[in-house]
Amino acid sequence: MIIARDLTKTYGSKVAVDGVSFTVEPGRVTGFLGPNGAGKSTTMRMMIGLDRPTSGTVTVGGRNYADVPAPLRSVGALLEARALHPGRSARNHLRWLAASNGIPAKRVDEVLDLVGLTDVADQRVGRFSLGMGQRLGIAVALLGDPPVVVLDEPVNGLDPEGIRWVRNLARELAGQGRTVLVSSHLMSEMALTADHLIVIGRGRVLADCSMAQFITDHAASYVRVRTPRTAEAAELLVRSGLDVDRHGSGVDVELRVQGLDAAGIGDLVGGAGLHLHELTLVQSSLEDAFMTLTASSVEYAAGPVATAGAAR
Ligand SMILES: Nc1ncnc2c1ncn2[C@@H]1O[C@H](COP(=O)(O)OP(=O)(O)OP(=O)(O)O)[C@@H](O)[C@H]1O
Repeated sequence: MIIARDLTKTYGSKVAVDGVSFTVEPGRVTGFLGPNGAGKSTTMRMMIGLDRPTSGTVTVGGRNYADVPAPLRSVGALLEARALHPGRSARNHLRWLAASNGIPAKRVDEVLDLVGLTDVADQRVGRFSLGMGQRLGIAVALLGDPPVVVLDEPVNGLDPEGIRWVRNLARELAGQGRTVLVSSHLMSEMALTADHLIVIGRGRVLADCSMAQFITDHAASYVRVRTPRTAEAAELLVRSGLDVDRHGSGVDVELRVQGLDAAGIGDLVGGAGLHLHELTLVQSSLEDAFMTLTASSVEYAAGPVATAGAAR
């Protein structure tokens, strides 16, 4: 597992990571989320010894990365584009890494196959597309068959098939009992991939909980009620102590009701003899929950987009 304790990194006066503590457990995919500049990459870099903490510690499998005898066999990482020798082939790049880490050469062909690069293994990596480079980076991460895998934006540059492949791979690695930490900006993808979430904003941990808990805590849900007798239904529901918001107008009018489940609301409205045309539980997405939680910790927020209608 990965354990961070009071981990802090400053660059001059900039506090990139501000006393974060968390544990990344084996056997599940942990999503690492945060707005741009939140400190995700810096934290991941410290995990694998590419940056030194200003204070605090982060250990992988109980050791500091610097003390790990065979790093590629202990933790595999895909971080921002690695320094690849552009003239070297993918196969030779992996062979060189395998030899310098005491990994048998046959593992090179296994990982090439695993990431789908066998057919281009002898091409120079300088000619690789972004997606092929990502696949090669993942091959490097898996070369030492490590128990801990850290992937920073692994789906960056991948097409839909590649994105699905990374999702399945991450889940398979976790299913084998490995510790898997994945960062991504693609919330819809993260919702399908991660079991657990660590969310950071401005260098601090904002949430550390299961995906389901995160959505329950931070995503709004309401029951959409449509009835031809909107005003009467609204009055009845308010009288029953529920929160009721009216949205839209004319035939598109709906009530958004909070405070009772759909069945209870249906019983109330139907019991009063009012016809129901719709009764739907609307749950907001991981993206909505993430935006709600991190709204105040966005470093580079854009203003609202001016539209022609806004001036009217
Ligand atoms: N080498 C560096 N020197 C100075 N500041 C840095 C350095 N590396 C990161 N930072 C700053 O530290 C903060 C955290 O950056 P980091 O790259 O870890 O964030 P991130 O969450 O990975 O962001 P993104 O989602 O944009 O990749 C940012 O404000 C960034 O500008």
